[in-house]
Amino acid sequence: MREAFGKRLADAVSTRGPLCAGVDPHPSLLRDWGLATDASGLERFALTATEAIAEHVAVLKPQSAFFEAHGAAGIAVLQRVIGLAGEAGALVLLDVKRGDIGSTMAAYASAYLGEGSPLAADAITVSPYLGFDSLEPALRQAEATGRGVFVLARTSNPEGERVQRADAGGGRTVAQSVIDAAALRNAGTAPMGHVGVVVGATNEPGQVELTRLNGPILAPGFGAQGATVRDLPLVFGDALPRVLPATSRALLRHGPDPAALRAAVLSVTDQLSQLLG
Ligand SMILES: O=C(O)c1cc(=O)[nH]c(=O)n1[C@@H]1O[C@H](COP(=O)(O)O)[C@@H](O)[C@H]1O
Repeated sequence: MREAFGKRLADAVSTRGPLCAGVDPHPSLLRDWGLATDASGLERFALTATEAIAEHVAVLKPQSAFFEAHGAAGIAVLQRVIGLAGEAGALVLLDVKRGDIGSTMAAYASAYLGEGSPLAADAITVSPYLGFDSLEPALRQAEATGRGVFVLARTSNPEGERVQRADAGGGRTVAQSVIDAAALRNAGTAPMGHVGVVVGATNEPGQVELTRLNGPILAPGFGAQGATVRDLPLVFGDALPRVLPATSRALLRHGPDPAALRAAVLSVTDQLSQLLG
């Protein structure tokens, strides 16, 4: 039985730093790398990126959509990425952003967090907009198998503002109510719980209160979407030690040379370690 996700993540971050490297095989990146935009190009791209990057980061985040676009062949590549990244010692956060009624959520939980499932990762992204409680099967399955979930709270895209900053009652925004529900699940765990949240690094400071979360914070939006390493302390304040800054295109555009990919990862890791002291 593997250790709890919070412990595994804390250990990985303490040895490798907090960077979460995204593997997002955009067709435009495949073209930039001189590859065909078909399943063979996807395979070369995703395996090259994973082999170059995974051994240097705490978390590797493949974005499922770009694999799904190639049907069964793409899913087979995703499965290999999950396996290779695990062998390289990275935790795999599969970005699938699932969310459904509880009975269907249980099937997603088996697919992505179930022991022995071909696509099981260390954690997945989930969407709480069918109600936080509809995520229960995934939260339970993750806890039972030493895995984690990252719940969308205040996302990095400008379109998220209207729904996520809406008043959820009691003076809280919808985003804050998601964070508070995650905090309840993580209460009493050490070094932290298995329910993370997603808060984009592109957000203005002060929109959400994260100090009671006791869980990891995935912070995409840094790199191609405009946020910088310097923004992280402003946006996350005291919660910074729990932040996993995530970036995809800004790293991947350094390929296809594995040495250049590695150098890009190590340079960001270095900037983050200077920031975190
Ligand atoms: O859950 C995510 O990872 C995510 C949440 C969010 O709020 N914003 C966001 O950009 N993402 C994902 O993070 C990645 C960002 O990619 P880059 O903009 O290329 O760094 C993509 O895979 C997005 O789907």
